[in-house]
Amino acid sequence: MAKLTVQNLKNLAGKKVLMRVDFNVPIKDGVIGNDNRIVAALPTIKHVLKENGRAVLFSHLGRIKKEEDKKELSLAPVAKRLGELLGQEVIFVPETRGAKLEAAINDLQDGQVLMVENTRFEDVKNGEVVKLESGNDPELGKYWASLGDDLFINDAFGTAHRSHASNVGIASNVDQAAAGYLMEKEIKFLGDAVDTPKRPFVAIIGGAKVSDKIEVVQSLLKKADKVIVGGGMAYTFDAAKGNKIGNSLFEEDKVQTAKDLMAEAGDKLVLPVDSVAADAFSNDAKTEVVDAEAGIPDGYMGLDIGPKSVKLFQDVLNDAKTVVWNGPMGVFEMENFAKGTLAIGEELVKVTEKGGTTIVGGGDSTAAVQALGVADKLSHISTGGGASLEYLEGKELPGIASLTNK
Ligand SMILES: Nc1ncnc2c1ncn2[C@@H]1O[C@H](COP(=O)(O)OP(=O)(O)OP(=O)(O)O)[C@@H](O)[C@H]1O
Ligand SMILES: O=C(O)[C@H](O)COP(=O)(O)O
Repeated sequence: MAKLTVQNLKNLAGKKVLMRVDFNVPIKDGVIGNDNRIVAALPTIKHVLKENGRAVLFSHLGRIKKEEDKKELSLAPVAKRLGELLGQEVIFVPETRGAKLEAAINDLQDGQVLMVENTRFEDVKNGEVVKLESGNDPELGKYWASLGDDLFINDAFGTAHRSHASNVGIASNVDQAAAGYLMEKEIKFLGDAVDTPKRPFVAIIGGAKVSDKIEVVQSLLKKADKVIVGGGMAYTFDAAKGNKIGNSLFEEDKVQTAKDLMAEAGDKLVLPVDSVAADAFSNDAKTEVVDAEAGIPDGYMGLDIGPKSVKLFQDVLNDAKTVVWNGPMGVFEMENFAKGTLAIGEELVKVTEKGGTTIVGGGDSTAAVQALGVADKLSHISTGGGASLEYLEGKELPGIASLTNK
């Protein structure tokens, strides 16, 4: 990577090292649903502590749109969890600026960790939406940068597609802005996959959001040998073919794009040939397996790929050497519609066992491979949802671009 990295930062005694992490974890009533993103940042934090630095951590949590959101979205439980994982105290300061925060940072000793309150608290002031953090307010970035000793480490790959004061803003106001280990690892896996993949390279795009992902399909068609589209995404393509899709997920304004893509891609684009259709969005619904060409009956919706599609996709994946996967093949949260996603997950395990590289990105896709017990048998589980998609699209991510060139 042509950017400064954390390996370049040694002997940090006496230095206040500002760090951006992505601790935007699922949280409800103060209970963390999944701490993957905290665990993933540990190597970089430990590096700073081992080099005797004083770590000052910044992260956002959720989206703050009104004053009351702040009650639910304090980083206090996250700081506590980080302390447990590190096996040492994490000093939590429930402020994003001011004398109390400054004093706590100045009192830090070598090898200590401090966590600042949710950076997006700066998005709402006295009930007014001001977006100082998520709008990358220049004064805020400068202020946060002034709290450290001109050293910044950005390990928040999941936030790299956002231009915030706490990533781009701080980076632009310090001498040295380096990528952390997680950032480096994510860029290595995703970058190698799209830029120098071992072939055949197969991309799988599923999930629910056609409008978010159709450009990713478009861009991957230029790079991959095959692009499989499954999940709720597929029905807009089916509709574009003129197949009946019943009440399945559908984005009418993307039909023309889907038509154009199919015409351009030919057999590079692989679509499901059958579905498990249900008469309600429920695990107890009445189900039927129907061929795509026969169409989904009125009153039914496609909630999983069918057995013929599973076989078709397995054949495509059989000799793959690189696979990138974003978005489940069906409503995997309901047991009766999880089979397609599980079958693809198991196929990816085989690809990995044969020496191939398999990468999964996206919040729900990650949850799916974890729930199905295959996550640790794949090459890389990305901590980025939107960030990994934008990376695959070939977009420049501001969080990465703002780091210091080597
Ligand atoms: N056929 C379908 N009909 C309705 N919903 C579906 C269907 N197939 C999958 N889904 C739903 O799609 C959701 C996941 O889609 P999504 O596009 O958000 O993927 P993701 O992995 O979270 O990616 P990202 O984090 O990038 O948004 C799941 O909740 C799943 O139930
Ligand atoms: O979870 C994510 O994708 C990142 O933390 C970014 O969060 P955001 O979509 O709220 O900007």
